[in-house]
Amino acid sequence: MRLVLGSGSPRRRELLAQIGVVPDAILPPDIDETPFKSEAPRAYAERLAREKALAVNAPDALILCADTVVSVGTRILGKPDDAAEAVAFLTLLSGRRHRVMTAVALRQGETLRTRIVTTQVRMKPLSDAEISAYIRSGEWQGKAGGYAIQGIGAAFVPWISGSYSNVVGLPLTETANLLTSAGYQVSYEGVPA
Ligand SMILES: Cc1cn([C@H]2C[C@H](O)[C@@H](COP(=O)(O)OP(=O)(O)OP(=O)(O)O)O2)c(=O)[nH]c1=O
Repeated sequence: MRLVLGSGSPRRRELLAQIGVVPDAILPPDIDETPFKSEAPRAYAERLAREKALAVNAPDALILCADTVVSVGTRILGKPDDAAEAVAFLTLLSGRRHRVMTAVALRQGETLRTRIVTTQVRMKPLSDAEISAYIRSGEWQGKAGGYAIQGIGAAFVPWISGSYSNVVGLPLTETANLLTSAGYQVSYEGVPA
């Protein structure tokens, strides 16, 4: 069965490759990511993953899409628009626990299966100097919450509870289960030991 990854995120492609899943095509969806007024983070992530899956045009293929959000209380932190917003996000996350939620959607024609995985993450208290240096690195760009746990951001995260790959952008256990349940064979072939 043909698999289309509906994502422009290099992280998602790399995470899939880690378990030997190589999509036949990559078709990044283009959707409006504005949250509805008082939309809960979980509902928002799930809606976006669904909308992405519906926006990809690949008849007869399995379409895999995902959306990752950071949430603090009821607040949703998506990808920062600019450096000032990234500073605001990091200031908010500093010294606190937050949740990272990734919704995964797998579409097969009319059938849409979704899973949502939540990971708790604690960030150490960040000084203004650390925040400025991080902003200068540029790593915040295109990352929900304005940081990347797989990059320099790892230096800021002393503790997580739950799936690591979920924080990076695709929970691999649940994604592999979804693919398998749709009849796609995850064989780990070609994965270097
Ligand atoms: C919290 C966190 C997020 N991220 C990334 C994963 C996602 O790429 C991004 C959240 O944005 P998304 O909107 O989920 O995805 P995207 O715009 O990058 O790609 P697409 O919609 O085409 O699939 O944040 C990290 O890479 N590391 C982290 O630690």
